[in-house]
Amino acid sequence: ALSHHENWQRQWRNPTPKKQYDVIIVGGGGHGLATAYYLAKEFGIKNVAVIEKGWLGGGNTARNTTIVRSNYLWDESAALYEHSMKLWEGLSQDLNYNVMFSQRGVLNVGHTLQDMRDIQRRVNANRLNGIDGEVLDAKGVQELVPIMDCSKNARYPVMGASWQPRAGVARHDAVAWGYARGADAHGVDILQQTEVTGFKIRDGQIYGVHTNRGDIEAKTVGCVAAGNSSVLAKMGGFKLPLESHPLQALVSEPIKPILDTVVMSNHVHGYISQSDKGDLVIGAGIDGYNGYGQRGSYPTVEHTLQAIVEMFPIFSRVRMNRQWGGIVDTCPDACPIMSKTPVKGLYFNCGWGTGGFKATPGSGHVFAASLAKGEMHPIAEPFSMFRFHSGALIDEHGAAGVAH
Ligand SMILES: Cc1cc2nc3c(=O)[nH]c(=O)nc-3n(C[C@H](O)[C@H](O)[C@H](O)COP(=O)(O)OP(=O)(O)OC[C@H]3O[C@@H](n4cnc5c(N)ncnc54)[C@H](O)[C@@H]3O)c2cc1C
Ligand SMILES: CSCC(=O)[O-]
Repeated sequence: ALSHHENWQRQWRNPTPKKQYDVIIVGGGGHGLATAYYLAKEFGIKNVAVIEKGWLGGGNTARNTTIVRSNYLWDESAALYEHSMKLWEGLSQDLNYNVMFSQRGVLNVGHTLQDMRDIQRRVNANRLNGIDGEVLDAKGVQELVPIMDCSKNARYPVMGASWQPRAGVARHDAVAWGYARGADAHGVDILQQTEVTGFKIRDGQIYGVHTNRGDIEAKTVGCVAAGNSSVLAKMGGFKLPLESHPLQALVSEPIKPILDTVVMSNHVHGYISQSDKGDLVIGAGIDGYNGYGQRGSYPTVEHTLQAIVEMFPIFSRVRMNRQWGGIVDTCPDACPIMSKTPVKGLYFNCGWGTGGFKATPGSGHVFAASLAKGEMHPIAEPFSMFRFHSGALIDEHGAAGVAH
């Protein structure tokens, strides 16, 4: 057997599936890998399999624009995203893997009086929840981002912004790789190129899954499959209020460092940061139709670039390098689902839509605690799938950012 040190040196094994595990995690994205890591490391449940139909981290975790923040409006969301933010702040040390978390701040820009009233309300709510936040006027935004057009003659003049200094960006691949290596070192089996094709359910209790590599048994199954969650729910015999949409992003050719924070504008409808490689990382809204396409389309790219050039005329000559899409699973209230289901032992963690990368550590930690205990963690409880029966929705469309 490898020593603990040797364990940490290698990446991860490619084991043959066992016949039985204590817990199966369906979905080897950031949230699934984080769940497995915390199950093994913090809750002592090591006989765990992560089943991933493609390659680990290849879904939305590989395709997002890496913004990390916790400035959501409602107390329930603040608890969830701030729990995550606190884990981000020690994650590289915990994983012994540099996830390149850069707390360069995030600006959510306001262009109308209503925008500014909403911003004031959200920042006040943040501060009441112990989350950092300031309300800036146009001058304050200009000082932070000298290249942004904050003049009065812009089509949508900047009136101000919310500013969260502890927010920022992280290297998405490194998050998946760090959690995968950590989970593997703690004994978790990561089964790539292995697709769950059905659930084994008897008398309302799950006892395993069917896969393209044979059946695997477990009495606790956590589904963390993002845009494919509706497909899995159907296998379990129930429906989730999810819509899967393509969400697109694009990056420019690398340029000299010119933007050292994150700028998001719901109104003008675009957001931008600059990666450590120098690419401008740009995104906007979901494609209006339901779909499972993971590719770009020119109308969305054109609309997004119009928005970016409206805010940053200086970028009008920069060439774009790559565009892509992911499949985002959006909920009616722009909040996630972390929940038991009508099938005993079957749990879902999904609905993160356009904004779940920032929650990766917190989601994994809270979902692992729920699977370990067999009861939803207090931070997860408000995000039950049954809130759509009771009407206790938590509407975060205002804070969910540009994409919703
Ligand atoms: C273009 C884009 C930009 C975004 N920008 C941001 C951002 O800036 N900030 C932010 O916070 N969020 C952002 N998001 C959202 C964020 O990426 C997601 O919410 C988050 O990454 C979801 O993580 P996950 O692990 O749940 O999903 P994924 O990483 O998609 O993992 C789910 C995995 O499940 C696997 N799977 C599915 N079905 C099966 C099956 N039957 N059997 C086995 N495996 C299966 C898939 O292959 C996939 O690897 C963005 C998303 C996109 C697409
Ligand atoms: C894709 S929008 C990014 C976010 O939610 O901060």
